Amino acid sequence: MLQYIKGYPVYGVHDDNTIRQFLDVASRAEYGALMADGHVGYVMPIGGVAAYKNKVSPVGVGFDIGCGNLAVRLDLHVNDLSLDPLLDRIEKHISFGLGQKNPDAPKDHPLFDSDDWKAYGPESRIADLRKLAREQLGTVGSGNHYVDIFSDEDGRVWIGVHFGSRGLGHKTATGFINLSQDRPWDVRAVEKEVLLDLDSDLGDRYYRAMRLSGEYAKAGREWVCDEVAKLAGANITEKVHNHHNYAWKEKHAIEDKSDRDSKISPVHDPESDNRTNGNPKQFRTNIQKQKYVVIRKGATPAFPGQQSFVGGSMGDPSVILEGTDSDESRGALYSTVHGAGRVMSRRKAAGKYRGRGKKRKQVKAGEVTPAMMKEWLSKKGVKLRGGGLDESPHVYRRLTDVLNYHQNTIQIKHWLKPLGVVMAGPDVYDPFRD
Ligand SMILES: Nc1nc2c(ncn2[C@@H]2O[C@H](COP(=O)(O)O)[C@@H](O)[C@H]2O)c(=O)[nH]1
Ligand SMILES: [Mn+2]
Repeated sequence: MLQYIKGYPVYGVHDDNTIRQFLDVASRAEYGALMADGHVGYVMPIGGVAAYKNKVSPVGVGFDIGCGNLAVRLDLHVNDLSLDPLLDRIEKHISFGLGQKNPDAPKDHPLFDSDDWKAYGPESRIADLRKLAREQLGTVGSGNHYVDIFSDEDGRVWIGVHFGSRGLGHKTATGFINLSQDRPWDVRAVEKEVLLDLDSDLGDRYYRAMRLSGEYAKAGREWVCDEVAKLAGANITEKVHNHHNYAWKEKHAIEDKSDRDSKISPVHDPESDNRTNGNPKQFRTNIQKQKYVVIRKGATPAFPGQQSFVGGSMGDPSVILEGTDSDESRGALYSTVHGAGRVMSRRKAAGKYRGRGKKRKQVKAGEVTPAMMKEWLSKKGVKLRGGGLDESPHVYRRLTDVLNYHQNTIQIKHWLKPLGVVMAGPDVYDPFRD
């Protein structure tokens, strides 16, 4: 279920590049863990969890600050749902990247008056940034950002949405990654880890801007769920929300790194590493909890009793899960997967294309064909609007397999069967997708 590499809990099976990336980040953190849906990311792998003392890594949080999931349950039974008209209305009313603006977005949301806007310096041209944020609030974007309609085991209808902080978060991440490397705010970022002390001016400003981007992402997800509930003519009776790209201030019991390192070989050899090295019980008993900044990039907080919505793929069930307490959960810093995890690159899945919009043409075939994707979805009875071959279920692990690795730290509250999925079309270009 779980192996320990250099004393760090590693769930699931990963390629060596992912493990190498994780150990590299963990070597500069106080502690780390890797979730079973992990894969290579910018500097810090997706599925990575890293704890720091009063420090934050902007590249660790990543470019889509506050990306996350919101699921809401409706007072609607699947027998009373008119799925096709609802999907048509969602596609028409919600912005999936085309134009990247939402004319109906609430311009007066309290987050636009937040003190955290002061975290942005004059170089960020705050007025333009706030204008962009206002225009984009509640836009879903492209890639694997979606609006799903599900039914649970009792036939109750749920809406699930996945997207992040859009242009605001992307510009925030780019700007602060640049400033941390003494580069201008708005040039293309170089993906390099710089740890910012939260007591420094830059660290404090980044943390506040990250928090604002997180609030913004959440407000967008809430707006979309509220609108879709209205389009379905139903009321929301339950909400489950979480970010999965974020830095939280939390308390954990972690043995001092130097004590832990003295018990563990300093050389990582993927072939012969002692993968049971560093049982968490060995270094987590009788330790006082201390404050940490915990970055989860493509990982979900799962404290005991905390619920999360985790997506599978357009053609697999998703879940509502809840964190449980155990030595293993403590060792994972109360974290779990954020999805099933990609196993095939977009290019490998969909092939190579030239041009944009209507001029977009496939010049090299990929491993997933339209027939393969159609067959999977029709077998599972899922209706799709938009979505490209690079989002076919074939490009993801199976969520049930991934969750199995975490079974000692979570329990599944609901299985959500996908009925309809709405995404941007394959030809939609979105500069803020990740
Ligand atoms: N419910 C759905 N889940 C999906 C869909 N497409 C992808 N996914 C899952 O979401 C995570 C998100 O990954 P991220 O790193 O981009 O945040 C991914 O691992 C998939 O398991 C979908 O259409 N519906
Ligand atoms: Mn995400």
